[in-house]
Amino acid sequence: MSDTPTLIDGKGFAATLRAEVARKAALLKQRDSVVPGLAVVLVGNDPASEVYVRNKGKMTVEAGMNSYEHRLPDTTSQEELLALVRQLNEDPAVDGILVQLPLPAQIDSDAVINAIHPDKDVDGFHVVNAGRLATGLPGMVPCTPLGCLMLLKHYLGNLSGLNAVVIGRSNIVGKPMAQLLLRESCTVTIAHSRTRDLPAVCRNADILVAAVGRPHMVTADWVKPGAAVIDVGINRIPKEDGKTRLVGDVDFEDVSRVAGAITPVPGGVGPMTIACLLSNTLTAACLRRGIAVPD
Ligand SMILES: Nc1nc(=O)c2c([nH]1)NC[C@@H]1CN(c3ccc(C(=O)N[C@@H](CCC(=O)O)C(=O)O)cc3)C=[N+]21
Repeated sequence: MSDTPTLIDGKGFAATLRAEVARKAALLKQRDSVVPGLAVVLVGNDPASEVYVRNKGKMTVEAGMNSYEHRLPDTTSQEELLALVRQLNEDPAVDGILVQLPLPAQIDSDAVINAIHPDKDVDGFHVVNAGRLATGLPGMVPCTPLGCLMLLKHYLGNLSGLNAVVIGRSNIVGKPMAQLLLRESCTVTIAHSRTRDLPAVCRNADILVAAVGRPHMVTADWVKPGAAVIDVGINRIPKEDGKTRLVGDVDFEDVSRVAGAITPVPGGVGPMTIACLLSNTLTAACLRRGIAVPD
């Protein structure tokens, strides 16, 4: 394809979704006197994580919900973090709990994630929520894959029967993304570092989702003409002037020559992740009380 692809505007779509969450939060307050609360826990002071946590807090408040930030030093022990998670599990004002990853080396992330009450697990990382997703039960769905799916459905409509290739097999993006695409009746392939002839596998994809964390890995020769390409990568690479630049796993300029639709970085999947987090928090607040999500 020689004409320019559709630019998938994650930033704009996310703003619409956040406005929708804000509207529903207002209805919930009016109807049930409920204000959903999101607790975000940050261990250590990684500058990138600081930015995300601040953004999440700001957008939570803008959506008319309560934000509770907990900052712990990078020397925090696993037991101390587990104690905070248990306290948040018990706190009736807290509907959603997010423990920012990655955690310092002395802490077992799985143990912490699985200590969160599954119904407050707005990241959808708890093994119970992973199991619910895999078996078709309702539950909390991980924000990044959920955001990707919303973009795909918005731009492509029905996904049934399409070939989807997900590059990356993490529990937080690759596997849940594959489950969601399967639920939409795609034919799903999960590719990874051991996949043989990865470019050939990718060229089969009507939908290509890159979630590996390798800057500019996906090039035009990996992409079927007209395919929808979703770039989950958030890679900070150094610039000549000493600052950093944010790039995806997809070589945007190159792939734009062949793709039918493509997400940019920044302004693609990242903003959708936060919007879905707010949406999950609203859903958690309603489900926990056995009340309907306002429409
Ligand atoms: N428990 C947990 N849940 C997470 O969801 C989680 C996490 N830990 N740890 C870190 C990653 C990363 N993440 C992003 C969210 C938004 C943007 C985002 O909005 N990015 C903007 C740009 C922001 C910038 O300029 O740095 C964009 O792509 O346009 C990026 C990355 C959530 N994460």
